[in-house]
Amino acid sequence: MGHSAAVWDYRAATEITKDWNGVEKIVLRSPRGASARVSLHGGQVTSWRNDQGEELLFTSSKAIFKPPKAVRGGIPICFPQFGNCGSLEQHGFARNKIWTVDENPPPLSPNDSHAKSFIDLLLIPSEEDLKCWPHSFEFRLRVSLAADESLALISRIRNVNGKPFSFSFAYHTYLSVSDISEVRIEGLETLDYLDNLCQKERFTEQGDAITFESEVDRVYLGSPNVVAVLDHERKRTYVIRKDGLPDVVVWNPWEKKSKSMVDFGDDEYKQMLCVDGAVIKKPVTLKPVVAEPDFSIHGKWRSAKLKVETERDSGHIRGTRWAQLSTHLTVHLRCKMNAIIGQEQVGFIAGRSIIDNVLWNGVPTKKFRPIRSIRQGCPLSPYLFVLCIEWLGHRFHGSISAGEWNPIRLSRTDPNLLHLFFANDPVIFSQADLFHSGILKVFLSNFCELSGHKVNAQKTNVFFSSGVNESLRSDINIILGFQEVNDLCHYLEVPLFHRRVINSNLDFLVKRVCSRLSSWDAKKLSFAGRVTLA
Ligand SMILES: O=P(O)(O)OC[C@H]1O[C@@H](O)[C@H](O)[C@@H](O)[C@@H]1O
Repeated sequence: MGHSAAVWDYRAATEITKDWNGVEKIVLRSPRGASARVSLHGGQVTSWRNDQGEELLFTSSKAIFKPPKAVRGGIPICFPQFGNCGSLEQHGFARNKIWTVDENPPPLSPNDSHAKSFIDLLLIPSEEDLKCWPHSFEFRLRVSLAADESLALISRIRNVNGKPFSFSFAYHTYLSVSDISEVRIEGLETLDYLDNLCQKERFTEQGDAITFESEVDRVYLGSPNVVAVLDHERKRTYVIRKDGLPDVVVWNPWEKKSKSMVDFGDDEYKQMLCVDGAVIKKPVTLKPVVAEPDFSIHGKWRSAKLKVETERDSGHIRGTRWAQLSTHLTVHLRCKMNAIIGQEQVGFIAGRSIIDNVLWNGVPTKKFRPIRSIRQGCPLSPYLFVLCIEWLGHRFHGSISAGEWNPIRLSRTDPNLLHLFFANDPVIFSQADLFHSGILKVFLSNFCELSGHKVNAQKTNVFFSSGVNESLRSDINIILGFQEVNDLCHYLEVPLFHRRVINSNLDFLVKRVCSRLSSWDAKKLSFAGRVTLA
């Protein structure tokens, strides 16, 4: 039986033991039975189990657990070099070294410790490391497991050298999947990537979502901070949140390469997928600091399980085509955008406000200062918004057709209840579970990335129906980050009813119509008008 998060002793939930090589490993446990195992060998997370005891990370049955060889699976840390793009050994040396438990780590934000079992590790270079990479550093790693079974890794790197140094980095995350052919990644579509299988040549992702049918070894550049990996067969979604990690590595060795790796089973490529938050294209340059570390990167993994069976229907083809069409248009418009829209224009470049400079037939106009706010005053603004929000609608419809989203219905014969969109006032209906909340968050985040809009978290409310229990509500609120309300009040001035509607609820409408009618002069109406009115 699970324990309540409020009375759970998070300190006692962290246990240090030794593996069969005598290397210390730390087990973190959550109140509801999730666990994570971290080894001092490589500072590597080697296991992460959910509340049901299911393993979420892949480890090869042929993995070699003997330092200095890195273990094939879990989450190896690639530092200070990713891959072979430098003078060091592949993926740097951090994953091969023995780390220590950091007894006195500099404090992190209270959110990173509250209601979590965690461990702090430390890596300091040895004499031998300094010979091949002459930079003194302190690498602090916090691994934590929250009550909602999510796993978080925070890396803090400090330069204690006299000179600046540069490094690349990745959380090389081996996710366990049912069957690679049933998996898709969402959040990377339309991005540029470097293809390691084509001498790091740069391409643009054309697919609607990333699926797998052969070897893949890519570095996606400038990715959104939320990426989802959907495993259709297991009905499981991994939601990867990252911060300070602009790139995402996607790797599956497929059949031929698997056979060439001694620590990997010939068929094991079917059960794994690496999706790594990383900093590769533009390495981080770290100046020496005296007090606080100036580089910190966060990664958070959440696994949500879909509890409801999904169906595929004949709408699948149409949904997929719609999605492909919009992706295609986006990819092609993207390259033309800079020629059409000035860098100073708002709405398309995040964080900028419009002050001047519009391209007219490719030539910048004279500078001007708008006297009305562009969003509220510009007659074009609502149309642009409607075009953008259409994308979100298609995203939902496409995902129903693809069997990723299970819409709700009020009764068996009613149509799907998905969303109400009126200008900038959307209402979205969803099942109250972690899976749908994770997907919704990804959709909203993709929408913001593509359109340049932001969701105003303070003005966005979540309403739960009465059957949703407290703990699920709180998990969903953590995922969505919006506020829970007991009443959604009005939509376009019409009150929204949350319980069974009875006649008297609509009295206000009758009164309003009566009062309008009382001001009319019935005598002046034609016979046909009176009949219509009646
Ligand atoms: O065998 P290693 O060193 O653990 O690397 C495995 C793979 O790691 C991936 O991250 C790289 O993109 C691949 O190129 C590499 O083959």
